[in-house]
Amino acid sequence: MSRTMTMVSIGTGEGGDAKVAASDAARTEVEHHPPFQDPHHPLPSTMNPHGPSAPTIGFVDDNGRPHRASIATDRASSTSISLDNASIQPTKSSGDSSIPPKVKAATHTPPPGLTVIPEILTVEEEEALIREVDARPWSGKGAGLNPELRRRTQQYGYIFSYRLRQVTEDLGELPEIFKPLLERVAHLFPSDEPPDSVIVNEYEVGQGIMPHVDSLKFGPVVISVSLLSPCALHVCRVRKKGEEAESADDHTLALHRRSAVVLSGESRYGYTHGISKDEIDWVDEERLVRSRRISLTIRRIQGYGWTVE
Ligand SMILES: O=C(O)CCC(=O)C(=O)O
Ligand SMILES: [Fe+2]
Repeated sequence: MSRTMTMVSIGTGEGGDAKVAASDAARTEVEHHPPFQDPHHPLPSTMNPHGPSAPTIGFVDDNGRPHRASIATDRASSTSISLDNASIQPTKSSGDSSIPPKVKAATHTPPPGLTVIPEILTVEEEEALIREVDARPWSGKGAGLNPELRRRTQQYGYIFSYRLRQVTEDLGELPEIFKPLLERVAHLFPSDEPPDSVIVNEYEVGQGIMPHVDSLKFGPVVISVSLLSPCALHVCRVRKKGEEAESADDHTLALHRRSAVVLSGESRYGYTHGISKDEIDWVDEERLVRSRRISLTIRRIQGYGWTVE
């Protein structure tokens, strides 16, 4: 089997742009942050760098191919990743995009703690949000904050630096435009920890986000709202090194425009989530054709990695 060059994103990957080039022959050093241990939401041992054995993660490479990476957490300051390409299976078997590709078995039921809420926004609300965000300045692609990002983003509530992998600025109250949506999802957060951060991500056709677990600097609930385009979300259980893959570990879920995906509990901490760069996704027999997609990532920062004095 030929050895592919692969981009890996891990750990804080809320951007998925903090990539590390790796070949499967190499062990690659990536930045590691000690996890915040929330007593109410303890990390599973597979995510705990102090735990007994190393986890593996599943991720999709630039060609949309699924891979496994095993993570050795044998140093305090960094996490080593070695790629195990033995389990590579192409997601596409033919050039005809109207025919579902042969894919590695993935279930289409959500993992524990993950909920998809359809139509969380009306068509008019979606339109208004797009108009509003498009009238505001974008960062990324060489501009603004986080210029290193390949996709464009906007940040509200707090600035999270993808390079430093930490919150660098408190921007104050969230803009009015998000308020109706935030009120609608507030009950999904702990009552004393309402969401205080929104990141707007723009994906052009051909862009995705590497499989990652959101930074532990965010709280126990992560919500992503899809605007304009559907896509498939790949959710993979983080496995201990050597642990056998089980068919129930990999989940591929359809995210339709105006829907929200809620990651909490196990799916928040014990699973990676990512979006391939494919232009067409298949979820079961459903064909999802991508166009420009905007997502709103809604989270809580205060009290986790960042406390306002
Ligand atoms: O675009 C999405 O739905 C996912 C975004 C995401 O995973 C993140 O911002 O951490
Ligand atoms: Fe994420």
